[in-house]
Amino acid sequence: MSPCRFARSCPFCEVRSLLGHPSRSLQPQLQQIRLYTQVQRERGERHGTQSSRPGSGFSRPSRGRDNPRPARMVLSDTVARTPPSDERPARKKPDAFGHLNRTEAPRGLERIREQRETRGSRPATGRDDGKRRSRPSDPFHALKMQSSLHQVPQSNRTAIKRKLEQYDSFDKFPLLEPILRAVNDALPNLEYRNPTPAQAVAIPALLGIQKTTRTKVKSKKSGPEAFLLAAETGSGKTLAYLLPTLDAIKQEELQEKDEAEEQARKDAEEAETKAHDQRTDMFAAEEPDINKAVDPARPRAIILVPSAELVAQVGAVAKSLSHTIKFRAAPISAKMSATVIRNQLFNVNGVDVVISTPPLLASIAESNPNILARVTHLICDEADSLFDRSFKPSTTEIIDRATPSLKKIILCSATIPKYLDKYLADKFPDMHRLVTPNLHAIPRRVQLGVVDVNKDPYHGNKMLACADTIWQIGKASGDYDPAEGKEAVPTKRILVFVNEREDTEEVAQYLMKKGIDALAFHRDTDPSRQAKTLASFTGISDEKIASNASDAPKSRSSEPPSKRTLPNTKVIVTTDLGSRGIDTVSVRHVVLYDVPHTTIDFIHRLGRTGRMGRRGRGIVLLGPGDRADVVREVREAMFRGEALI
Ligand SMILES: Nc1ncnc2c1ncn2[C@@H]1O[C@H](COP(=O)(O)OP(=O)(O)OP(=O)(O)O)[C@@H](O)[C@H]1O
Repeated sequence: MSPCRFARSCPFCEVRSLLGHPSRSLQPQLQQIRLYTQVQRERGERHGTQSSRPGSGFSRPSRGRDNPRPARMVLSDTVARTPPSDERPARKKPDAFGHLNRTEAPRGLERIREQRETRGSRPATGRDDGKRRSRPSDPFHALKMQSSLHQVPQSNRTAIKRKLEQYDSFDKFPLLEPILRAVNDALPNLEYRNPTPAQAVAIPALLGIQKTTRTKVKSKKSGPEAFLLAAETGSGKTLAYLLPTLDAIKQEELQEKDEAEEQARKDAEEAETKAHDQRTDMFAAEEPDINKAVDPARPRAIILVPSAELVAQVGAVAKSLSHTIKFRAAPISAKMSATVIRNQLFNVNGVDVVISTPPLLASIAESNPNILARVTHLICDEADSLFDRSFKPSTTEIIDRATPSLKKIILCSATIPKYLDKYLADKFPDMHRLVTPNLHAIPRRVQLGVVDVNKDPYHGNKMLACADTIWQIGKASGDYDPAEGKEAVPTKRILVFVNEREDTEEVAQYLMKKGIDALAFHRDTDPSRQAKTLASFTGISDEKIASNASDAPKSRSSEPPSKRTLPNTKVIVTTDLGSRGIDTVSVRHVVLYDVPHTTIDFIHRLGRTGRMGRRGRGIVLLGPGDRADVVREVREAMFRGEALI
């Protein structure tokens, strides 16, 4: 027998040793143990409670009346059985000092914290160090500080989505036949020509064939019917307001023609009955021949836009439609000479649609009030800009002057700031609101990357980070674009946005030093150079692009040309001026040199890429002092396809 490790203290060894070496003095005790074991066995047999472990030598005592005395030591027969999972371990008694020196939070505490946060109470500490991640139910923590956009309820967006499904082709709109034909002229080289959500929402409402969401307050004011078209960037708003407006102009013309014919027939009948009266005939001969359709400087529609570049862009769309629809469009801007403006407005053949910036048209209307006397449709494109501090006086002046003849006023914008919403609710309480389901959301096909300028190799040098980012884009091979069914254009066009106008020149000069073909685009840029560069960003005409290609950076910079130049890449460094409305279809990359001040700027700047189903990429340069939390929230919202606030 091997010696037990408990040696003398082990009770079994003690018993064995007693049995092995019986001594006289221990005989009575041994006899007692033997007797006790025997009695227990007999009792067990009598009550049918055999030991659970046969041969173990130990029996379970019965708890019956015959044996009220419990056994002193009983082994468990369930030691090997694992407890079922739902069996809870016994609770430890709370200890007065039990909460001290813990390294993990108790399970219950986590649950309580979650419940408190859902109820909206402050966190336990009452502090927020800026690193706390926001909860999924409240994704905009940093953006809440500068929340500037009007919120559209999700239920409204879902309801609109359902309505849009019925307009899957332009033929479904009750537009005049020449207008339907002209759509093809306005959208050349495009296989996909179905109405966009903005067009499906706006065209039926502007034609008066579909009910719209009106502001709840019903005013007693009489005046023009007001519409607000709010749709995301690059969603075809220009055609959405132009097609119904031109349709109304043509309908009016047809009506006037019918009325004129009717009048002429009546006059002829009258003249016949009074043929004997020589004097009547004489007066008739003296009456001047008035053609109402030809009315110089008295347009039927006015389109207001915030910049000369947009005047040219919208003017080009209107001209492309005019060949088939037969109407006269006059785009005028301060960049044109006085003679050109006069020729456009006072054309002997008349004018139907004038496209202008508000300050220019307001100044013309001051000296020629009649110019607004016949206007039935007034459109304010980029309405949030036209009602901001700089344009508001001239915009409202034009609206006031045109109101007597106005039938419809249409305001368009990709962003509805809170101040505009409030102003419109006061000024046009009965306004129809035409909103697309994805308003204020940056499409998922636009990705947003972040370059941390504080890290290696830039060490806080934003200009270097910008140049390096552009070089990387320029050198990368073209991506496959599913919208075009081919590789993206080999010449890459990149827009760089800065917050301050002064920075445009500085950044452009630096990029040129680094061998990048860059141009600063602001109000004072040389117009001819500006127009050429912009044409290559907006137009798709190969000739235009080729002519721009010959515009080497050598002609743009006074700096000595860099030995190392980046081929096939063009860059425009601009401010908000370049972010409003300009249809930069061929732009795949937008660099946000500065973090935009508001979500409105984020939407417009990133809206220059990924237009009309194309893919795009935005890159934010995050420098010292920039709001990383704001960028993170915008990025997360873009990933989820959610509207910004
Ligand atoms: N139904 C359509 N199908 C295909 N392309 C279209 C359609 N309608 C418009 N487009 C094209 O989409 C591009 C963007 O149009 P537009 O400039 O009107 O957008 P927008 O909504 O005014 O943008 P922003 O808000 O940036 O001013 C244009 O190049 C236009 O030719």
